[in-house]
Amino acid sequence: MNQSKEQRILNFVLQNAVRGDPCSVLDTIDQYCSQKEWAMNVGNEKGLILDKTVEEANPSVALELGTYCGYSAVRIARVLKAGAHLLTVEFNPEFAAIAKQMIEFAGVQDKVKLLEGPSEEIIPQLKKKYEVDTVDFVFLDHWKDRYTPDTILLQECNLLRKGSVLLADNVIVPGAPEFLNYIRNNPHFQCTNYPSRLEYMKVADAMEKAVFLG
Ligand SMILES: CCc1ncnc2c1ncn2[C@@H]1O[C@H](/C=C/CNC(=O)c2cc(-c3ccc(F)cc3)cc(O)c2O)[C@@H](O)[C@H]1O
Ligand SMILES: [Mg+2]
Repeated sequence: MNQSKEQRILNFVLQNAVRGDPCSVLDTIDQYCSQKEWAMNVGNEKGLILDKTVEEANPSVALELGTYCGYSAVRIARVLKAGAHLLTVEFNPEFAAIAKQMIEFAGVQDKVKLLEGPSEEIIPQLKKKYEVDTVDFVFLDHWKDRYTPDTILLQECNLLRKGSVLLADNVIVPGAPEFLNYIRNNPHFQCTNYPSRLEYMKVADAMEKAVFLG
């Protein structure tokens, strides 16, 4: 059975990156995906926007929707303060298995909890099953038509507090028009757009930050 692209990315990291060094893992994934096979990691350019947004939010509890190979989970975990945690949600078992190995190789496994399942099932479990009070930061990078329903679900489950920061990838490519319309017209959110480029390509993309006002 020939390997998946995601398995090839993981193998390239295991063979070329430095174990326990998150930056080396990120650089190695970026090298592979810019030179050999494109993949939908947030990448190094939008990754800098992600870094700055996480550092500014300085979260104790961060949530990611759509782990994929674990690139942004490693990226977020490496800038979390001592004692802070990232919960990352992935419903594809093959991607979850790859991300788990990626996170462990990077040495950030103590800061990351990978929750396997669809976000609409996991989000309502966060308080009781995963002992979450509220989330301080959310990175939305899963199916683009899920951004709005999951943002609504987070509010319904009382998981956002005044000042919680949402950051959404790909609001230009592939695009999340209905999410932009929802969040920019919602008086409970203060939005900021961050123009950038699609990972590994000379194509325009952008990220949208939305701060919950309570
Ligand atoms: C059910 C809810 C739910 N619950 C739990 N996990 C879920 C989930 N829905 C999805 N997942 C997982 O998340 C990841 C999907 C991510 C989806 N991302 C893009 O589609 C995307 C595309 C481009 C692009 C593609 C082609 C182009 F030409 C240009 C751009 C660029 C980007 O940065 C992109 O993020 C996978 O691991 C899913 O298994
Ligand atoms: Mg993305």
